[in-house]
Amino acid sequence: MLLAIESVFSVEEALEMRQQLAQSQWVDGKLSAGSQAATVKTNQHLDDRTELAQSIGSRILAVLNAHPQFISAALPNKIMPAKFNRYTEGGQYGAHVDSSIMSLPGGMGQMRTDLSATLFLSRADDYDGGELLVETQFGTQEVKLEAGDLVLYPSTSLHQVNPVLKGARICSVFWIQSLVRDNQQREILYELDQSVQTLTLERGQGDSEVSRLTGIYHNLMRCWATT
Ligand SMILES: O=C(O)CCC(=O)C(=O)O
Ligand SMILES: [Fe+2]
Repeated sequence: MLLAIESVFSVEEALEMRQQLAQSQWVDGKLSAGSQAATVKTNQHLDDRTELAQSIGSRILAVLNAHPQFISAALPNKIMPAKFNRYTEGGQYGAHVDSSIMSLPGGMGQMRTDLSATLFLSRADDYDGGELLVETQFGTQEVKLEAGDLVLYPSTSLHQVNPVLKGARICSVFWIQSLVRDNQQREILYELDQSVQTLTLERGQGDSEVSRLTGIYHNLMRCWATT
């Protein structure tokens, strides 16, 4: 499932973060890529250890950890602190699959990447090109979202960022190890949870069918989740 979540931040909030990031020290993106990805990457990234990267990264993760749709879709167990990419004229990221295992900073161990996410921090009409292309079972999906919107897709997907022809594309990227590793099982849980949420609003929490479906959701989670 490729899922766009709109307005995780307002356009104004996203542009404020973009503005702060624009003034920081950007370095060659090849330094953060695995050996295969390094051959296809011509973007820049922000040194994760800077105070600004850490404070904006924490702000993003705090909002996501309290975002019902993100939680429902990703079922996060571990989240890699946000990284920041900048693509200026000619910058691109050729076709690659993200590394399967990543090291968490500060000696916090390793994580498996189940989901990849891009949070757009530039306005869509601030740059030409720069579409994120994700190969899915239904063909290649092209994603170019407004500042503050987020896209979530399986880390198993081959993906690329088209060359930016004009302007600058700044975004935050991060990875999630999900409680439910299997993409199909996670999608079923997401669909069920969305229905339960809608029915709860219509019928109230005390409704017996809502209670039964909520029970089914949790029992499926018990079957499929690993912590
Ligand atoms: O810039 C993006 O939207 C995706 C970047 C990406 O694929 C990566 O950093 O691995
Ligand atoms: Fe990637």
